[in-house]
Amino acid sequence: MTRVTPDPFDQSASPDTVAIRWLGHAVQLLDQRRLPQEEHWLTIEGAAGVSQAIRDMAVRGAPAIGISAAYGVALAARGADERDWRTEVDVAIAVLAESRPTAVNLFWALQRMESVLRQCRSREDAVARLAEEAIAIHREDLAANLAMADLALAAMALDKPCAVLTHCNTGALATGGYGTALGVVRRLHEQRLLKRVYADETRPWLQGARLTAWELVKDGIPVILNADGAAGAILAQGDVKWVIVGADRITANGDVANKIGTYGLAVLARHHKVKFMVVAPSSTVDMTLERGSDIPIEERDGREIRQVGGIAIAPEKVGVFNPVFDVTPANLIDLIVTERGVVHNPEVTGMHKLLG
Ligand SMILES: CSC[C@@H](O)[C@@H](O)C(=O)COP(=O)(O)O
Repeated sequence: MTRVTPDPFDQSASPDTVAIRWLGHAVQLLDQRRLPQEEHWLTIEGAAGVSQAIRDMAVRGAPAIGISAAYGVALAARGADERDWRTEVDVAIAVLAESRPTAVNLFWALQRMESVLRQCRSREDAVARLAEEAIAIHREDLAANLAMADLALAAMALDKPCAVLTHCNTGALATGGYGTALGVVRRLHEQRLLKRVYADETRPWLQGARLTAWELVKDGIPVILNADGAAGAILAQGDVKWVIVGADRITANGDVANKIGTYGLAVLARHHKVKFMVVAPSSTVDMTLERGSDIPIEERDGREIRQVGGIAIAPEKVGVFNPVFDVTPANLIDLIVTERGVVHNPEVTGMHKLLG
């Protein structure tokens, strides 16, 4: 039952497998705030609009943020003045860099765009070359996801189907297509090696409930949605053999920033002797930072905790702590999979052996 992976550049592809579309004069983003109730596409024609969409989480997930920002830079060139185009694109890059702080894919993509910008001789040249680069970033991310799924399955070396547990949303919605951790889940399903995937609902923004469950149900992949607090009880049952998550930033020593709750899950996995795998493209690895404590962790508005869907579930005046990522130390991770290869026990070598 091998499933053909849709091309995200094929406009006729079904929307469940595509979350970012490049139209040439605009980028279209499937508005993730409105899922699963509504499949609503935003059409954005400028960098400021892309920055706002990232900030407001209309698009989210580390690779998808980087890809969208790259298209934002391309749009800035299109909309720029003939004389001041270089300054205008520089300003757009600075605005995009302020959108969210933790996922390094944003800064990685902007750096790539900036180095192409430096080589451009005219606005016309910049319009063409920046669009080409953004498309390349998008395509490379999809290719990386497919390669990581192959590498992960080889490393898991399963001889029979198993159950896995995942956190947040790391699927087609969070990436250039297919997914990182969820790409591995998809590939397990394609190879008939998946019994079921437990999806943490992922409080407070509910990426697991609203997005992961939506993607998997659409694709007919057996998914069980659970409250985050149920993860320990699920691992205690002994059915789950792997916890598989994505990442927003991986430091040189192999520490991993990912959606809040990931660290607790890694502690639970170690306690229950369940393997813990992180799947992320090399664009998520930040070799300039030595350890996880160096990573800037985003804190978002307290309303995300006090309310669900705009309805108050806590006193309006209660104090709230809302960090949206945490850091899992390398010593709790069994495997980090990138498209460039696999790091076993990252505590021992960090990311140095793979990415130098
Ligand atoms: C392939 S996505 C990996 C991570 O970006 C994902 O797990 C995550 O933490 C997303 O956070 P979000 O706040 O939804 O952008």
